[in-house]
Amino acid sequence: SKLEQTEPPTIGLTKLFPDGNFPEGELQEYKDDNSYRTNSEEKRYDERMAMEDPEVTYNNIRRAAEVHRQVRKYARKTIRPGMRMLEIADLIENGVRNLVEENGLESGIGFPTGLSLNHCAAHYSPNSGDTIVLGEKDVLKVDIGVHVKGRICDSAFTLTFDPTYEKLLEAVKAATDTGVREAGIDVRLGELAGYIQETMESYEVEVNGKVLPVKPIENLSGHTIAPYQIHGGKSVLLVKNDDPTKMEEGEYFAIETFGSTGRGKVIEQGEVSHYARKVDAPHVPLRLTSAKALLKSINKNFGTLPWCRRYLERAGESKYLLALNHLVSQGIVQDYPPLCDVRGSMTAQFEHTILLRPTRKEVVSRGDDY
Ligand SMILES: COc1ccc(Cn2nnc3c2[C@](C)(O)CC[C@@H]3OC(=O)NC(C)C)cc1
Ligand SMILES: [Co+2]
Repeated sequence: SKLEQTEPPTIGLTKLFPDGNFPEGELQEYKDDNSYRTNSEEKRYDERMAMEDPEVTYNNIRRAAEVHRQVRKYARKTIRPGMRMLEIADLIENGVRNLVEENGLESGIGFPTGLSLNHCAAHYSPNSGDTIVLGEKDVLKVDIGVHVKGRICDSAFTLTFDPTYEKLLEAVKAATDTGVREAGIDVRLGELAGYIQETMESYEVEVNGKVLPVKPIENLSGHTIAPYQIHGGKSVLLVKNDDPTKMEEGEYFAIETFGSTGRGKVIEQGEVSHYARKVDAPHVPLRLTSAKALLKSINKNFGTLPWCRRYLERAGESKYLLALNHLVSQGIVQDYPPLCDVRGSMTAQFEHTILLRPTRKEVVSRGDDY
């Protein structure tokens, strides 16, 4: 008999997929004709075979994506107004840890569970002691990361419990799907941003009798994803620009768009929860013994993966704030404060991870929900 996932989800996916093959995501043809790619295709074939076998890598991120789909399915039906943000974070993180069969740096949570509310668009996750309760009228961005061998599946959706902002969510979902559809090998990032902006700005939302234009958030972006690095260096902005940088074969992209009824611009605001050790952290001699010990713990538990204060505590750290702030001031750890538009505005997010495979695009995080 076929083993079925429990509810809440607890069964590791290697048990549900005993043959070790995980389902492919949605396949999309590249828009341009592939003719000119055939000869260069041959050249690339040799390069490709020299690299790590892509099928192995694809299978790792497909396993992460299946974990993502099963956890978010349970989250979408369970998250309700009246729940504390800490409760929601635990619900999601317990699900991810169980299904991905968390194992050191081999597999686990890809980055802190984003639960940004209302005018805040990104980089908020509850710290211990957080008393915020989800409200009926809130607009909640759920950004979940799952990794297998450092291959991070980064996908996000927005939840509401009241119809007021339905058009905002529709605008952002459509803009993200435009971004996914228009992405491709040799597509220029500045051009892709223009397509995303065009879709986003074709929507408006009526709030209390007032018609508001949906604005793309100009200083947020999608990004390349590299092994154990959530931001691989390329950014897909959400407003047209003249960045000639091209998307390249073999790259993994988080295509995420953010819409807002406010200024369409976020600033850093509120208590920090998100951190990550810099990939190129300087080797500065640390005078503070507690900072030396904390850095050791960070390297052991997270490497260059993003983490949050709760994950430090779960790893056994306490009274770490002074040492942590020292690591930040020394440029070894980067802090990522919550990114918020103006109070009273509402923001929404939808995000998929796509693989630019040699002959087709794979929307690896696609599900029947979004
Ligand atoms: C420390 O934990 C994290 C978790 C995820 C990310 C991934 N990311 N990298 N940049 C961004 C993101 C988010 C979280 O997707 C939200 C949008 C944000 O865009 C942005 O700032 N763009 C400017 C460079 C123009 C980064 C750190
Ligand atoms: Co994300």
